[in-house]
Amino acid sequence: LSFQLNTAELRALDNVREAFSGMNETLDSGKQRESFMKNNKTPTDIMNIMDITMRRLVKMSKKLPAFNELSNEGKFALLKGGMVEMLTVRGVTRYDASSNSWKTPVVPDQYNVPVSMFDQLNMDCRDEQKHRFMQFVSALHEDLRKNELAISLIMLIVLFSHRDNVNSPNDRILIDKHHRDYSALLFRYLESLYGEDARKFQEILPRALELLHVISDHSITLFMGTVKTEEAEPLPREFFKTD
Ligand SMILES: C[C@H](CCC[C@H](C)C(=O)O)[C@H]1CC[C@H]2[C@@H]3CC=C4C=C(O)CC[C@]4(C)[C@H]3CC[C@]12C
Repeated sequence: LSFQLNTAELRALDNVREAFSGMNETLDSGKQRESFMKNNKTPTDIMNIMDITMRRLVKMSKKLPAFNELSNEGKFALLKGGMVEMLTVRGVTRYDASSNSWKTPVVPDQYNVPVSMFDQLNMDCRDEQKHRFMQFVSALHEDLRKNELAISLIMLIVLFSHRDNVNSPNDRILIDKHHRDYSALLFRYLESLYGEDARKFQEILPRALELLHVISDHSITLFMGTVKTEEAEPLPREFFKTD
């Protein structure tokens, strides 16, 4: 039984790689770079750093043929519903256990973001959220965490899982279809790498995505009362209330 990918699957994977190709571009200028270079990053700095990832995820979605089939209302609803989940998945891939920080090719290593930044956030939920994030890191199997293409497919499965916020019947049909297609493509890709062993991912992924949903649902007030609103970028403030 060959697990070899067929040409349609290989082309679909190339489309995914292409859509995500801008995620790791180095950051050259602007306010965000300053936020990265500060030794003691404040919650406002974290917001301006998240702005970079969020903007790149929006740009990624616009490069996806599947996403562009949707109405503008449908596109907005998916990004609204899936942004924090995709951000969190990004956080797992950038998480460096030895330094307990997020490292990124976007800036030189010394400008990493310490996970201890959670300790400056809203005391009502910062400890639970930090704990949930660490749980999610271990819930995503090493083989998945270290595989950029698998992570990209997981982000797309997450993005196309928010059809409940969408009203148009045509959008809902398309979203369900792409959710099924990206899920199938991920498992075919994993089969092409691990053969029969890929079955283990069929069990662990749904549980990890359930935890991801809980993280996202509890993130909204995490930065509440800790950010200088006028100094923070507007996009992250659409997902994390600041006052
Ligand atoms: C991945 C990112 C660092 C690298 C940023 C860089 C532009 C890149 O994308 O490579 C870190 C910085 C702040 C982190 C969030 C902070 C609070 C969070 C609060 C939660 O509840 C979940 C996780 C998040 C969203 C963190 C995800 C990873 C982020 C975006």
